[in-house]
Amino acid sequence: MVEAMALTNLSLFRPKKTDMVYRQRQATPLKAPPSALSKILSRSAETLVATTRCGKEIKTRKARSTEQPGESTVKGARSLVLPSLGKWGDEDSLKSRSRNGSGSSRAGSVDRSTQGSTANLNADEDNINVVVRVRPVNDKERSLRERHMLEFPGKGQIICHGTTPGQKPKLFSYNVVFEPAATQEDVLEYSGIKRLLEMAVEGFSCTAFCYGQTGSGKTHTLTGPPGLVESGASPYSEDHGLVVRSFVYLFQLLQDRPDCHYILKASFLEIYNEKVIDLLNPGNSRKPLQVRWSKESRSFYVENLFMVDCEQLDDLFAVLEEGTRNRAVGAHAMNAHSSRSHTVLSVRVRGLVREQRGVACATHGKINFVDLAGSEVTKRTNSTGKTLEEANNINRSLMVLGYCIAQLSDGRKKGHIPYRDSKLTKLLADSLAGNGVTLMIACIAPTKSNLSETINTLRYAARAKKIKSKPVVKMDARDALILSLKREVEALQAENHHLRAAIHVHSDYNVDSLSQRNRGTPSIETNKLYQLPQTELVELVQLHMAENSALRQENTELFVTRDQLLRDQELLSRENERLLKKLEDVNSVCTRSPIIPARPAYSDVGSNEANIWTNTISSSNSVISS
Ligand SMILES: Nc1ncnc2c1ncn2[C@@H]1O[C@H](COP(=O)(O)OP(=O)(O)OP(=O)(O)O)[C@@H](O)[C@H]1O
Repeated sequence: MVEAMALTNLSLFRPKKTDMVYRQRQATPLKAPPSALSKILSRSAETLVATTRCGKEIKTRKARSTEQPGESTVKGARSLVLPSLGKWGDEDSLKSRSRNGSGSSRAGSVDRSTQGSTANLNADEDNINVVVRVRPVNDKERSLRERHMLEFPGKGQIICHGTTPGQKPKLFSYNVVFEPAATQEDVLEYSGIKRLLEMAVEGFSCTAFCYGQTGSGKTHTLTGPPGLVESGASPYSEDHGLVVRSFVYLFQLLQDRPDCHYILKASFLEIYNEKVIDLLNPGNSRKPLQVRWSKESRSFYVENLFMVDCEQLDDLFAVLEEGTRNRAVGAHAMNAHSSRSHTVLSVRVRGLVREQRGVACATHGKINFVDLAGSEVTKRTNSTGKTLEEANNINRSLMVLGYCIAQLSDGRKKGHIPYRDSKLTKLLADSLAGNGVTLMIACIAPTKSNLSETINTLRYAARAKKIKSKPVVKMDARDALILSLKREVEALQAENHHLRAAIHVHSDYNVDSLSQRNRGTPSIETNKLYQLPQTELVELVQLHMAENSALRQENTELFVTRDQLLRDQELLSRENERLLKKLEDVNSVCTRSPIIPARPAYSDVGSNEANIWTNTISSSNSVISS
């Protein structure tokens, strides 16, 4: 069973015949050269110039404002036609072999029937998606015969058993729990990362971050076992973590949209001892970069961060490889390859053409992979000197992150969130409570010696699950303006149609000015928007605005007409009632008369001829004559 799973997992990395990137990859040696990044930079003079130009462009842009000046946000999913996205793998638990002890359990499988959704894209607010990954028992713990303290009852739940007999077990629930036998492929499939990548392509700002104590498997989950990425291992290796797998999936997504043009740029930084270091361009002195606040986008950004154009999948791998090689790693008693810094690998996805209601737009999506350094109990890690200083900085920034999460998750408190207290929280602010979409992967160890840290992590994760964010799509200001005007035109047109139908006004009303006006506004062809000169764009916006105000005017007139008609209708029905009352009186006089015995049949409920008075005199003639 496990073998079969492994083979299925491999299929993700198997080259497809139609996949150009894969074919190119096949043609190049699988082992990357020592510095793969330098390979990108020197691939051709043209690329070098483009990359350099791009680097400068970013610097000047950032001096003026923030990451994407002139960007505008368009309210989340309602405003955009999103692809049919997968749902969060809600309430799923990956069953491990150890769970029921029967060798035939579904190791690394998922019960698809229970896959549900907690996150509704059509809602204004989304909760942060929180999944938990439990690492397997390691050699040291095995040799010490440490007790396994966790139980997995399914439905995204974890039970932590107490260390003493009388202690009550603690129950936690999350969106998904990956038990120790879950594979890297399972994490890609069921963590919700695919949804994040799809949203990044759509223009959302997305973040996946791993949190947990030191040695709990954060780096393993994101990039695989120590040394794998730096060794230039084949991208088809089944050990690769979420980052490489996400890159592959991202390229698949982009290739599935040949009508759109995308530009990818990647950056990689670390926060080491409260200093931001560019991992793609650290320099000999590892000069720290400044984190600044942008008034325009109302978010923090890193000034002069190096960006690399990534035209191919290989370029993304190279960025990962180069950054991983430059990041600070150290050894301590609990992890021989412990990350001594928090890292943020960002891939910006700029969509140059995408059609929204006949308008071509540019979107600015982003996916961040954040590998947090692990929280440390320095007594257990035996940290001293440099490692101790690192541990203190790591713990301090994680503590600030904890405060922020606690404040954000408490819906009643609307007070100050201390983002500014650490570089980490400044850079994660937008992901935690802004307009982004966030996936938190809480990593834990299953054994007794780690129990108190495990419970801390699970509490942290449970709190994070309560945080709500409001995802919005980032796009160019002019595109957003045109799109919103278009949308307004459509809404007004719909209102106009409705009003016309309600008051039975047909094409003769105002010489059907609506359709004439529509003809006045040119429909914008895909691809053309970017080629339009500024003056034509201004003209286009003015046309839309004119159409909007004309529609508004027409709608106001229609509303007035409708109100007048409603008033007339009211008067008529009152008159009607008065007449009916009169008829009732006449009828009662007539029924009292011995000459006319029958009752008139007006207001005959259920009759198709309701409110039509029928003179019964003729029908009672026979009675009279008799
Ligand atoms: N799910 C897993 N399957 C197999 N091995 C794992 C798993 N998770 C972690 N490991 C192994 O455990 C060791 C520690 O993991 P890792 O370095 O990823 O921890 P970490 O949480 O990133 O620690 P730190 O915060 O100190 O950097 C590594 O050798 C890693 O390969």
